[in-house]
Amino acid sequence: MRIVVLAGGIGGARFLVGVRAYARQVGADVTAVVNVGDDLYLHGLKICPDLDSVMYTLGGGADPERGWGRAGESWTVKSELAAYGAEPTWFGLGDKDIATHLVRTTMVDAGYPLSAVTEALATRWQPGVRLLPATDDRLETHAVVDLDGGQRAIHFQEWWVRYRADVPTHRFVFVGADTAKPAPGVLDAIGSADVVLIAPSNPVVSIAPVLAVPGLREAVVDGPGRVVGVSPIIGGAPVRGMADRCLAVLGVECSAAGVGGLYGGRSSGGLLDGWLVAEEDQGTVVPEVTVRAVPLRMTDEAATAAMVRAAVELR
Ligand SMILES: O=c1nc2n(C[C@H](O)[C@H](O)[C@H](O)CO)c3cc(O)ccc3cc-2c(=O)[nH]1
Repeated sequence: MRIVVLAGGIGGARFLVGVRAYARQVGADVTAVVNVGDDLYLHGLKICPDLDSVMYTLGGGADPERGWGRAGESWTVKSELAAYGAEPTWFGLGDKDIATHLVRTTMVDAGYPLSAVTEALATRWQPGVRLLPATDDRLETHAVVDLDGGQRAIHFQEWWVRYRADVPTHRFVFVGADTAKPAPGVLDAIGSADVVLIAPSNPVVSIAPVLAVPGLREAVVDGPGRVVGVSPIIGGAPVRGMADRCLAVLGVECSAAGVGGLYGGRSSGGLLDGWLVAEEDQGTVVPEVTVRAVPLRMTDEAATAAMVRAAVELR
């Protein structure tokens, strides 16, 4: 069996731990297509938060409390940068994490595409799934906000980390999406998938930028695999993160039904054949989509693998 997972953020990383466990049980092959909209250049370094969250989490090196960055991290470079007054001070890079960004940036500057760099970094972490960026091209999520008396577009990380999504926001723009191409391997993986899982990631700023890569959404919708999404919203609240604030920008209700409706039914121009929701959301209806309610908390690997099994077997 071939499984493709569209993923981003910490929810995506934790879900993939369960996908990998399920895949080992049934002998499946897994490709994760990961959001790059959060990526940024800082202090001359190329930082890929979602690829790194997935890589570190699957590789056993992620900080379990923060969810991002490395376990056992130290912050010497961060405090040295602060001593120079180097901006921005609202985004911190740990010392161990910086080594990843140095290797990545050196390879990108030498001309390697992000997909090849990601594969090289993953040889250290052995994530057990194939990690692909959605695109090798620069695609950045920006938020159009009211700031300092005017309307401005700011990078997603500034919106998320600096302003904690608490600034009047009009819309999100995926800069570069028009001309981005799916990374090598992405369309082939989707085109031969038995099932495409949409991780319980933020639908607005993790999954939407993946689907914004021209040809990617079409490959999923027209592909051979069943498309099953897992709700990131339980009982009307995000499991973690700020999906509620992101959904509000789009005017979408923060509920399992709201997000299911945002993705839409595949037979009516949307994405989904199936939608897995939490037991708390039993009774959720998404037109023309098969909805099932199961325990949906990713408390440990076994619980997450059971969710994945339910998603794969959803008919
Ligand atoms: O809240 C924060 N999140 C930080 N994050 C997490 C990141 O902003 C978001 O959680 C993701 O982009 C959303 O998926 C980092 C992730 C990295 O890979 C590298 C550095 C950071 C730094 C911060 C930070 O200073 N504050």
